Amino acid sequence: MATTTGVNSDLAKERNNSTFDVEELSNFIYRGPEKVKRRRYLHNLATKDPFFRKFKPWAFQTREEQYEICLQKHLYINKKCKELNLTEPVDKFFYTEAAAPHENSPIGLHTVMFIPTIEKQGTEEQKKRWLPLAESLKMIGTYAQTEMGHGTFIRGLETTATYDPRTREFILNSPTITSMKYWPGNLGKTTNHCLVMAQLYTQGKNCGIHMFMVQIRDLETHMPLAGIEVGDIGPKFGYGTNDNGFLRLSNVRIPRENMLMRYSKVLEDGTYVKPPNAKIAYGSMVLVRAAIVTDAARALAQACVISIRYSAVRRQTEVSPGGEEAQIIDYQTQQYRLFPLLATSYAMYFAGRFMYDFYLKTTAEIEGGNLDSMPQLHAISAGLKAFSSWMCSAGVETCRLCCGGHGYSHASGLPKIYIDVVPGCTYEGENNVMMLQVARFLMKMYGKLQNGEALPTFMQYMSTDLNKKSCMTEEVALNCLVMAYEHRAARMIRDAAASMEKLVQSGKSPVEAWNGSTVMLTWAAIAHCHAFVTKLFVETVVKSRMDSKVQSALTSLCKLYAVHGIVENLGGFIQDQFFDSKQVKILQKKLMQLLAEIRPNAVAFVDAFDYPDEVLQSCLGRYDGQVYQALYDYAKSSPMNEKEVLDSYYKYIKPAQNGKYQQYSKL
Ligand SMILES: CCCCCCCC/C=C\CCCCCCCCCCCCC/C=C/C(=O)SCCNC(=O)CCNC(=O)[C@H](O)C(C)(C)COP(=O)(O)OP(=O)(O)OC[C@H]1O[C@@H](n2cnc3c(N)ncnc32)[C@H](O)[C@@H]1OP(=O)(O)O
Ligand SMILES: Cc1cc2nc3c(=O)[nH]c(=O)nc-3n(C[C@H](O)[C@H](O)[C@H](O)COP(=O)(O)OP(=O)(O)OC[C@H]3O[C@@H](n4cnc5c(N)ncnc54)[C@H](O)[C@@H]3O)c2cc1C
Repeated sequence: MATTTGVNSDLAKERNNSTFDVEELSNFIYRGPEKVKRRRYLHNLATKDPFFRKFKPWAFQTREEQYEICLQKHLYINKKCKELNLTEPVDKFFYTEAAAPHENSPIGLHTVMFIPTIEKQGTEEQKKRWLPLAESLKMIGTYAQTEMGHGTFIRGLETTATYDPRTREFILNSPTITSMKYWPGNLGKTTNHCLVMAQLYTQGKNCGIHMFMVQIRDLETHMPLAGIEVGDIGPKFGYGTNDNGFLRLSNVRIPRENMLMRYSKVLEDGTYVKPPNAKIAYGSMVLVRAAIVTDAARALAQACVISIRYSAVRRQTEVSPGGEEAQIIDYQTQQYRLFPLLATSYAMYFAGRFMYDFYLKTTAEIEGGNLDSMPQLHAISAGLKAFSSWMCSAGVETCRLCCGGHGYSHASGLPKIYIDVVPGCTYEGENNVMMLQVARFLMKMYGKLQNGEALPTFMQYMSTDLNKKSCMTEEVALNCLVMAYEHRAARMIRDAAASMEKLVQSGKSPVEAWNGSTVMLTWAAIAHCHAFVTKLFVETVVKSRMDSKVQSALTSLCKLYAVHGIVENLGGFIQDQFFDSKQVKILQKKLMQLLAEIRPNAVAFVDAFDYPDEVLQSCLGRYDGQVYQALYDYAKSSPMNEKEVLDSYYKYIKPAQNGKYQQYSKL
């Protein structure tokens, strides 16, 4: 029988049975005890602040309330960050995730893209002019790139910015319905400025897409300015807190100085000066792609906390007649669905950590004038963004399904996490399109390999001998697992290249050959990302210094990640007999062993993520496991239960019971 106070006894037992100290693992995840302390301090500041607790729960809010409440929270967060002098992005991230969990900010684009774009693409003079205004929220901006007709193919954007040398102004226009900006976050009702991506025309020539600062609303009245039509695009799958917007521009004139001119320029007479690399203007997308990796990992980690704690508490079905009902976490099928996701959440955390460091290092080089690593940064950020958002979105949904009926309720907290993470598959570059960008990079690398040129370290696996067979033995060594992933990726890259070559030889143009091979190219890109993430996980557990018990447990989890990925994608690993059937059996057996090995540590693994209940906002994922009382309280708090008898009873049910349907004929 479940108790209704204190920590649920099953959960308490789980915690006693783990083989390692949870605190040690938290220290490892968050890079040391000091950082764990800091994170807790920031979480506490938010969760203990009565301001954030004064609102009704998100799921009970109307769309308009979602927007308004979230806006209040984020403006307050902004104020508090200033008061508390939280300037580091990591500090702001932790404070915010606890203050407004999975509630997408109505000023988020201002922080995540508008300010960074000014910082990275603006001249010193532009930064001096705009950043103080943006910091004080006098200017609230967004990143307006996507149009109704074009999101992916940005060279195809239709918005025009035509330079008029007589007045030294640009004239902005949305010439067609499809050219209307559509989707930018915060655009509909919140922002008074936006960075508009538009086709630049000067001296009668099209110079490609560039960024322009456009004021769209009056700074006092907030009314749209002349030539501006702007509004909210309406309800979406999620993101109700966010006023994604539309924008139509009709002969809007802005001064020449409003084009972001750090790299490209239009001189007073209209002469165009090219940037050192045209893709440097895509830098803000790269920044957010890099951030999405950590964001996706966080979503899956939280979903795992909820579903694994709940699985330890939930009992269902007598295993033997008349016996005690089993904890659902003891069902092998439940373990098979959840533990690989637990492993994936760790893999993605480490990938996010890597991505963040790599982004900072590479952008510092770019800022210093060395653009050599831009293609690598683009390929890695596009690949990890797509791979992580796919894996984590699908994983969150599986976690939800693993919670049975209660997973379908907002009380579980899982739907909110899902609708927050899943647009990551679409925004900042639709995932299939991003994978094709990775494939393009891989094909270039393949060409280099064929020409005997040097490859960057992370691509050197491509030179592996594809006739070699796996070294896998009963021990299932980590290095053999990494080799398997690299072998599969190398073979798929070669196969995709061969497919294109064959099509070209049959008379197709290179473009036709590319289009005829995009499925194989995507397979290759996914296999490459899978290998990259697996290797990173293995290197993290093998090479990092950590407590020995933590290392042993984490090694099992890492092995599970790798073995499960092979078993689930077996075709790609046995296509060229890399594994023989004996080795496949070894892997399948190992997978079951690993599930059993991880079982005693499952709760400890999720506890180590150290998410307070206030952040999880889940009746099922509570630290104390008192899920049933919490569900009951949640149901009772539903606004539907405020009245015992609803007005609709008198208006509709009662008349229907009496055979009266006149109220419908009035419509
Ligand atoms: C362990 C835990 C640690 C915890 C620590 C926590 C710390 C965390 C701290 C901070 C984290 C913060 C987390 C915050 C979370 C925030 C996440 C959520 C934010 C939500 C907000 C999202 C809002 C959404 C906004 C948007 O969607 S904006 C619009 C985005 N649009 C797109 O992405 C469009 C996609 N399309 C394109 O990018 C391009 O059209 C294209 C597909 C790349 C093609 O471009 P095109 O110019 O046509 O290319 P080509 O001419 O064909 O040339 C190809 C050529 O160019 C190269 N290329 C392309 N892009 C780039 C690039 N970006 N950089 C470099 N090079 C590039 C490409 O490689 C080709 O090169 P080659 O010719 O050489 O082959
Ligand atoms: C919640 C949310 C917030 C957003 N915020 C912003 C924002 O702040 N600012 C902004 O500018 N934009 C924003 N966007 C827009 C977003 O960036 C685009 O939706 C995204 O880039 C995808 O473009 P699209 O919608 O045109 O899709 P499409 O390109 O039309 O994609 C539709 C399908 O076509 C396929 N496809 C397209 N091109 C190719 C190709 N070359 N090869 C193979 N397949 C292809 C795709 O894979 C996809 O399956 C947001 C979107 C969402 C959902």
